Amino acid sequence: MFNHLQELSPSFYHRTPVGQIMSRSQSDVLQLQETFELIVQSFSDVLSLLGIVTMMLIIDWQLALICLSIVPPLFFILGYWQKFARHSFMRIRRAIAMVNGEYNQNITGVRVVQSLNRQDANMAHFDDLNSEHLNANLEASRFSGALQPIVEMLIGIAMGFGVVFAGGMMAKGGALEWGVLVAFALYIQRFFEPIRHLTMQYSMLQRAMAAGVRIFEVLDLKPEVSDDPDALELPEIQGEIEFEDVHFHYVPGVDVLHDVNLRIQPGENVAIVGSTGAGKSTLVTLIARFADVTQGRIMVDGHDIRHVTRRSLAGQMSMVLQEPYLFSGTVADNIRYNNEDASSQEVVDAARTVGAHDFIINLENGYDSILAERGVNLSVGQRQLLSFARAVIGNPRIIILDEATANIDTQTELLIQRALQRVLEGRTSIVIAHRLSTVRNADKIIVLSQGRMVEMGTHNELLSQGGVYERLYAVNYGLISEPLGTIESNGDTYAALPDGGLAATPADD
Ligand SMILES: Nc1ncnc2c1ncn2[C@@H]1O[C@H](COP(=O)(O)OP(=O)(O)OP(=O)(O)O)[C@@H](O)[C@H]1O
Repeated sequence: MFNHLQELSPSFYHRTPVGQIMSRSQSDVLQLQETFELIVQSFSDVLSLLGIVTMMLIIDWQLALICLSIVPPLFFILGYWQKFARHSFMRIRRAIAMVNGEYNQNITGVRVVQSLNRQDANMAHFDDLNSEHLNANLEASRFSGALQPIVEMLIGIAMGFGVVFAGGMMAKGGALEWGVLVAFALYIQRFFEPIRHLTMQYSMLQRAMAAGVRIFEVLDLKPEVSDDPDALELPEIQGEIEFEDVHFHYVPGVDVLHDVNLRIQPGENVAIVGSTGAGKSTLVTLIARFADVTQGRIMVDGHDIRHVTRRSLAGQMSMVLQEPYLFSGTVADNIRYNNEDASSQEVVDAARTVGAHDFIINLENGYDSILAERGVNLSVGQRQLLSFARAVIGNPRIIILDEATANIDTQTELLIQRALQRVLEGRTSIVIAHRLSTVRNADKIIVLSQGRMVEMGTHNELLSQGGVYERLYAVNYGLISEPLGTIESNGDTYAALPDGGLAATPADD
């Protein structure tokens, strides 16, 4: 399950809350585990049942058949019961997943919960989910509870009608010895013991099956991006990236990227700018093949990235996300995350390269300091420096970076700027740029607006064009307060939006 979850595409995680995934991985797996215990227990019950039936048939087959005539109705009732009970057991699994999902969400976001004073509202919602869980359990208990009396009733009929009445009549008529009848009564009591057990286990098995169904629902999911059967290993690359007529959508019919054509030379530093929702993150995640283009192709050093293995592609690029995720463990472990074989010296070198060494040695235990989950015991800037070190230790040819927009102090900003220059040096880099200096220093700036590349050039070229970039630049860096009217770009006129973006299509008038 863990292995499979690690392979699934980001889109699965976009639509499935973490708590619900955890619920399937833990609570459902635990429930399924009972199946295996049940199988072992059932084995001895089935064996004794077979032994007893054989003995009964040997002693008196006619009386044995009369007593066993309750078995077909028992199966019929179990089949009928199972239809309803299963629905009820599934309801429990879904309800507990909702409870776990809500629980996880509120604990992870506890700071926001407290700052927005949502505790009471959240508790009320959590109560509702718990009530649903309780009701689902009550319903399932009623089903399980109903089964036992039904079985007991059938046993009573077999004892009363089979042994006492039919057996008594046979003994009275001399067709059966009284001693055999007594032996039969004892066997039949032992015969029903495993039947009782098996029906109870059947009920538990049904619960476990409901959990099993949910586990296989996940295991059966195919990663949206998987290696082509003939995929090649990507040889060592120079770092050239080419987008050819690339279109992409998350939801069919709603293109997020339209007709992107772009060539990035090895070693080139490219900045992507554009208003929020323009498609910047989408564009860069396509290079790392988190999803496949819906039209066109992306080439790295002339290889269509769909025809090479994901591991060989990912092994030659690093991605630094806007909110770097650090893992619990030591500082060194986190830097080594991209290259577990890296020596201590290489870890220090990587940290020096990005300018993280100084703050690390000032931590209580230097490189052996333990980080909390997500690195929350470090400042945002420090976390980012560590994520840079983690990226460069693998010595990737391509580096993709989503610059943090978080408010960091000028000192840290300077530190990060310097680190950034060293990180990008000599590699092909694509930076979703928010900082002035990154944009200015880039070899090429790409302006995205509503999924279209509307401009491309250096800072000075784009400024002198007086188009979208100039406007965006002025708005983003406070040179003007509000864009107005329309903007000319590549011969088209676009309506300028209040957030600094542009309308998707050229304005008619
Ligand atoms: N998983 C998703 N499912 C559906 N639509 C998505 C998904 N992720 C992004 N989008 C949509 O795709 C468009 C582009 O999003 P993207 O994150 O690439 O923008 P962006 O330019 O990086 O924005 P920002 O600067 O705010 O991070 C947006 O309209 C967004 O709503």
